[in-house]
Amino acid sequence: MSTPDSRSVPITVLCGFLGAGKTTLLNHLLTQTGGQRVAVIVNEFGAVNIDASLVVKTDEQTIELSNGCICCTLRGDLLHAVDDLLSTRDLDAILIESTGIGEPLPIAQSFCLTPEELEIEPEDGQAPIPNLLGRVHVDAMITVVDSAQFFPLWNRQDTIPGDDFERGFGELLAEQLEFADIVVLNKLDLAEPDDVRQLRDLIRITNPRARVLESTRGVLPAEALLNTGLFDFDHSSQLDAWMAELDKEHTPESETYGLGTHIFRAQTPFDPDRLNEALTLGLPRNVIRSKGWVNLGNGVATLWNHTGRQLALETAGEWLSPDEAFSELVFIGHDLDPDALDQLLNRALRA
Ligand SMILES: Nc1nc2c(ncn2[C@@H]2O[C@H](COP(=O)(O)OP(=O)(O)OP(=O)(O)O)[C@@H](O)[C@H]2O)c(=O)[nH]1
Repeated sequence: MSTPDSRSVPITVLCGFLGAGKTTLLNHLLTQTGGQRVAVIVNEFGAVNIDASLVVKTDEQTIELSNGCICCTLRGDLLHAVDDLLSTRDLDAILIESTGIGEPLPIAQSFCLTPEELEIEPEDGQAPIPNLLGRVHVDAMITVVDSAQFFPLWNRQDTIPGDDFERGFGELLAEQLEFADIVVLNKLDLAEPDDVRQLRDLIRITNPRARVLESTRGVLPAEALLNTGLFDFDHSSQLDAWMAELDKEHTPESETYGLGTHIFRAQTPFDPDRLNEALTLGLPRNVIRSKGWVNLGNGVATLWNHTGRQLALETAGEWLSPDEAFSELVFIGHDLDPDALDQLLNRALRA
């Protein structure tokens, strides 16, 4: 982990689905900042009452970015807002609350790459996008989870209403869970203990380096969340990291409390029609998450990303050579039947 410049201001980013408790946690944190000079940037999506400007200073320490998402359309505005803060005051920390549908990875990237690398162009009349490298650094990406609503949302079959990218609920929740340095399992007062245990298992398997905290109404000591130095860009949610961690952490089924894992590997390509056929009935219900590469024999590496009741197959570039093409899928679920899963998939391979 690289050590940030001592003058560089730490940024803590709060992500988490709509209503998970981000604002509640943020407010609780702000009661504990003592004499520290903390600025807050809140990204409200679809807020009305905001006039022409996308950036509104609501009080001394808060800036609101509205009508867009800081992980996509408002990335330039986010960098400008932070630049303005740095040039007008001495700060000890910046806290950013993302919208509920914000993805953590692109937000973190905004502070780890130059504007050229980010390929963000200023809008008409806007000043050039500032380079903040060395002036700020991400201290931690925090995901707040509504522990009572997590699995019902995870298992929804529809896509998030109004989402420009038509992402499924599970896809976004997985992204938020897997790209986090700290996960706060909030609304503990409303959650079933079994759901909390299952959430802990899911995080332990898919994001083993995350610090997991439990809370009701975001009541947590600031020390556990601020100035942690936990962020490490190299440990992103990239598939390789996910698989590597999984290989490392793999424990035999019998030793795992709730969720177990199974890895399917094949060199023979899948037959797209057979695969389609095999999947028409869906994956066994006890599989709650699976991810990996599939080789459809077409020279293209295809990413398999399944959460709850949704499976997305996406092309993700070409194999370096046809010999390197392979399929490797990691399944996570309860009481997995490895033979049944292998049979289901083996039947879909080319004859
Ligand atoms: N019972 C219970 N309610 C909570 C808890 N944490 C937050 N809430 C309530 O849940 C609702 C949503 O909390 P917020 O903090 O606004 O959630 P948010 O993530 O900021 O929501 P968005 O900004 O809409 O994405 C509020 O009514 C909170 O008072 C908790 O631990 N238990």
